[in-house]
Amino acid sequence: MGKAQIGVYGLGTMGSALALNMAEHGFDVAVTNREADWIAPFMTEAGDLAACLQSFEDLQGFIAALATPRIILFMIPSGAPMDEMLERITPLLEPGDIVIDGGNADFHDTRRRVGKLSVLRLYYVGLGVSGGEAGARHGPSMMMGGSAEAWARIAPILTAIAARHEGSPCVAHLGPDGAGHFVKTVHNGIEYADMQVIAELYSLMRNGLALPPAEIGALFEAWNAGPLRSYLVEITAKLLSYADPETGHPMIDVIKDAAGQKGTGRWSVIEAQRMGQSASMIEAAVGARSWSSEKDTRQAAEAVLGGAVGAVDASPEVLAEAFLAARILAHAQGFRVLAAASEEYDWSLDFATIARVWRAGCIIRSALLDEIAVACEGDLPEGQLILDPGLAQTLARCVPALRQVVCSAVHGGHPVPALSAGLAWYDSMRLGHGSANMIQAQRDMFGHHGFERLGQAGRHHGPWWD
Ligand SMILES: NC(=O)C1=CN([C@@H]2O[C@H](COP(=O)(O)OP(=O)(O)OC[C@H]3O[C@@H](n4cnc5c(N)ncnc54)[C@H](OP(=O)(O)O)[C@@H]3O)[C@@H](O)[C@H]2O)C=CC1
Ligand SMILES: O=C(CO)[C@H](O)[C@H](O)COP(=O)(O)O
Repeated sequence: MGKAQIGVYGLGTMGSALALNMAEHGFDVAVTNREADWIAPFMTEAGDLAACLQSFEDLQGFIAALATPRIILFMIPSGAPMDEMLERITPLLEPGDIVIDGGNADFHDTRRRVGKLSVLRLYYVGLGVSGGEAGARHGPSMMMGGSAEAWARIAPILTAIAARHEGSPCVAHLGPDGAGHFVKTVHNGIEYADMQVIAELYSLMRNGLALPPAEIGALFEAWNAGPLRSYLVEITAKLLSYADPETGHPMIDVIKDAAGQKGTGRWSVIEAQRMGQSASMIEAAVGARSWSSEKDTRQAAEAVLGGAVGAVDASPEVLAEAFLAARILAHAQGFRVLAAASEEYDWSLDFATIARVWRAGCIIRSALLDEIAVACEGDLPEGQLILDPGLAQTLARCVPALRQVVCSAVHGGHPVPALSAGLAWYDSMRLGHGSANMIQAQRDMFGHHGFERLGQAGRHHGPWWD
């Protein structure tokens, strides 16, 4: 075998699946891993594809096996491990080589690393990869941030291995430096919000309508055949059909109600706030995961405060409409954050391209993204999806259901942080005149901060200062 066209460093869940995907598409791939023990089992698992794979236990051998200028994809944790690997690998590289970070990286790190490597005339690419193990193996959605030169060189490989939506590859060059990792971060933020909405609807059906898991699963399955079609709805329907092999109980009932989180949801919220935005549904989802992890406190509080919940007055049809409204609002908040970042970092993000890249391969793929891709082709002031006539019409139809579900849930004592945050945002945004005049009056009265007057230029103070 000659020199490899690409090297993959990191043979964990994602790296091994991507390496096999590349080999399956006929690329010669060199692979290596920090712990050498993983390499032989990986080569065995590769079967016939091993013919396209060269494995190395040492970094020097791995680098020497690559055709120059080199392309190296890292699939490892993106914080300190990535910085450590860059320290080790850059002395072995030559100008023109490309280092791709395919992990879930903080885009600030990506921007810093692009600058650092450019001094050495190396290209650094921040590549958002979504789709989990199955996506990586058979077609992920990929969001590339970096230079046009680097994109031109890696595009043939990424395009070949990407998921396809009606024939179109779900990969694109979205902008310079951290743009790809930022878009992936917001993707995950929307993922958090959609998952939280699903969890809230599940809980309302379970505890407010007294439906058993299998029936709820059947409803999700039916929803997956209509406008709510999505990967997350599909897997929710599936997982609800499983029983625990140990106890025979529904599998969902033996899983501890304490959610993990690795950071991308939190980063979405932090970045939104830094830019003066509030993606309140993502915030609600991140917060709900944090509250969920306080299981001991919740159990103690239930004994003190009482944990009874009432019946919910909402049919499955109403819940489905509420879900669609909430899903649109979560995406609208995510796209607004993307628009703010595009402006802040001068990325010129193309929202239609982003929506198209998310239509297949990634965790948030859904029927709604088809509609959003079309909406983004039109005129969307500040990336506000709620101003798209088609989506606004769907919201007008479905928000009454969301209102009914939130009211009934609140009345019955059911926590619905994401659904209620979405509704509050919708209600705030549809009012041309809100309540912030009161905030401004208070700020001026206690701190002489001044305010703008309706219809008059300049800064004003209230008569309380006369
Ligand atoms: N799992 C998923 O669904 C997705 C994950 N990602 C991202 O992809 C990246 C990899 O994730 P995933 O494959 O799931 O993780 P795994 O835990 O399965 O694999 C981690 C890999 O990183 C290597 N690694 C860990 N620490 C270091 C280090 N300090 N130096 C060098 N190598 C190291 C591991 O090597 P060793 O075997 O020696 O421990 C292993 O190869 C992460 O950034 C993750 O956020 C992105 C999209 C989806
Ligand atoms: O990037 C992903 C999917 O798009 C990963 O699955 C990610 O790890 C999920 O985030 P978390 O572990 O915080 O729930």
